[in-house]
Amino acid sequence: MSRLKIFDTTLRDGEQSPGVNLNQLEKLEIAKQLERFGVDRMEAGFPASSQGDFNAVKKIADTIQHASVTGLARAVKSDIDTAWGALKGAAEPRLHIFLATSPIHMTYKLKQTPEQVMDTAVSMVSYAKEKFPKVEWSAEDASRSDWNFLARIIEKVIDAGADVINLPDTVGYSTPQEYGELFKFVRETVPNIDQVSLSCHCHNDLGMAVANTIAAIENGATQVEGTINGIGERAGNAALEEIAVALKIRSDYYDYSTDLQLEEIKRTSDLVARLTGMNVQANKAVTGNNAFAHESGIHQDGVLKNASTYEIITPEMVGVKSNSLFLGKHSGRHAFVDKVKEMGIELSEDHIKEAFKRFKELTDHKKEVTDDDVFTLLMEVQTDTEPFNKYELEMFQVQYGTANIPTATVRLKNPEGEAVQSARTGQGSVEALYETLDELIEEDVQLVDYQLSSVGRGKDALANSHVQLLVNGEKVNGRATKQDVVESSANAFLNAVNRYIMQQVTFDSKEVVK
Ligand SMILES: CC(=O)SCCNC(=O)CCNC(=O)[C@H](O)C(C)(C)COP(=O)(O)OP(=O)(O)OC[C@H]1O[C@@H](n2cnc3c(N)ncnc32)[C@H](O)[C@@H]1OP(=O)(O)O
Ligand SMILES: CC(C)C(=O)C(=O)O
Ligand SMILES: [Mn+2]
Repeated sequence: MSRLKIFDTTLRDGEQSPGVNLNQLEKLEIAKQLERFGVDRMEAGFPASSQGDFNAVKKIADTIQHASVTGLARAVKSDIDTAWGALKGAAEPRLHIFLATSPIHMTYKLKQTPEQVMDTAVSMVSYAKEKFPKVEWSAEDASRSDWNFLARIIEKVIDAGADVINLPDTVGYSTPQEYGELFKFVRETVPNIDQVSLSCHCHNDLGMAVANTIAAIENGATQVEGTINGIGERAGNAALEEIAVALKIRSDYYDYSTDLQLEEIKRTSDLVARLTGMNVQANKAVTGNNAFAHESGIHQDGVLKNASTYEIITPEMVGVKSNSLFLGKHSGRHAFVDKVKEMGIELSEDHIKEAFKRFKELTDHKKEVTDDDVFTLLMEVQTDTEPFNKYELEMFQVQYGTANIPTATVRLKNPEGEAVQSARTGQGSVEALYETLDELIEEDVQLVDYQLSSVGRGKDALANSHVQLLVNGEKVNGRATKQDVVESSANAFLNAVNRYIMQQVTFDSKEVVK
């Protein structure tokens, strides 16, 4: 049985999903869960793209011990130097350099001849190898490249020191047979190909990312790239959990193994969905809510007689708990801690203590506490209990109705410990409140996104607010759950600003992106 290496790029290509922006804390939470999931390599970001990404990659590189942490770089020296600054502390630092090889990309985007591209690829890989023990080189848009040119450039890049060659189907254009043939061709044509790992990286524009990945594996790929829940640029990347389960369930047909812990799938998928805000569609394979639900009578009859009639994957295999504990007024600390673990979140003893206290307060208002409630509560606790100087809401009042202009009055304690107060108007209650908060907060704040949802039903329902802000040019998310819509909105806004301040205090690296 051949062992495949798993390269997760949720934190880089996954984060390129439109609308997704993870801050440093969120990236670190996901990285720790990816380590538990058992990925061999994780791409933590693109260090040269922003100071925030540099800091996040550095923190992940310094923390993760059981996976090789990598970062992306263009084939330019400054990107490589910056990536080294972020990655040099990793247990096994790795660099991922890409350069496009297709006629379309070389002509219109890079404006370079194939020979120039070849020279750049070779010189940048050998430059990277002066610092990094492991270097992966990607022929961006490989699937639309000339195969003979690909074979020539790959041979030279291997001679320059590359350890992994990746052949991405960058725009999701390939079909399984064609992509498989490309791998077969490269294996048979490039004389030194056996010196390196051969990697596949598929996008889902035509819905074939997982099928293409399997075709590559069958034709000589030894490393598989993908993301959790298949998130990523445009229609996304190949979903790693789908590939892993397909290889396992069809082990009668495929002879490949991975080190992935399949029972961590559900937890990893939920964490990524919650932190990115990209919900998993109900009918998605492996991780969708309906993946194990049987609706029609004939199917239910079959499953009752013998589950294997209609069930090829058991929920337990991917970590879906059939006996998840109901959390409510009468739940104790053990059940609560079990839920926190189930969510893949690591909290200190002090955080757990505070979270449990808040959970109990919540049960006074709400009969059933959902996973989303617990998640929001944990995120709030993480920020509120950290010992850094933050903004605290001391009092607010909003007056609005059909006959007057909505006006908010807010008093905050600022990070210097002073009470500051102001009043502003707006088109609606939340706008008036946010205008006032903006006035009181010293940082430069812009609202990017605001979402309000109700959690629970009827009188019991709580207001769950999720805001995305640009604080001093960096995107941060904030969440809050309160019974009142306006109070919840105010708290989510402050939660985002405080998360920004917290990451400046706890994460900021002295080294900067050049
Ligand atoms: C297929 C993929 O997923 S590739 C990864 C894509 N991810 C991202 O782009 C996210 C992060 N990107 C960023 O933050 C920015 O694009 C940056 C910081 C990297 C660069 O920003 P800018 O300097 O403003 O350049 P911009 O993005 O507008 O243009 C890209 C430039 O890089 C060049 N370039 C593109 N790919 C490469 C490469 N692999 N190697 C070298 N240069 C490249 C382009 O030709 C263009 O150069 P030009 O300015 O001489 O025309
Ligand atoms: C950076 C490269 C590997 C990429 O994401 C792609 O080509 O899709
Ligand atoms: Mn990609």
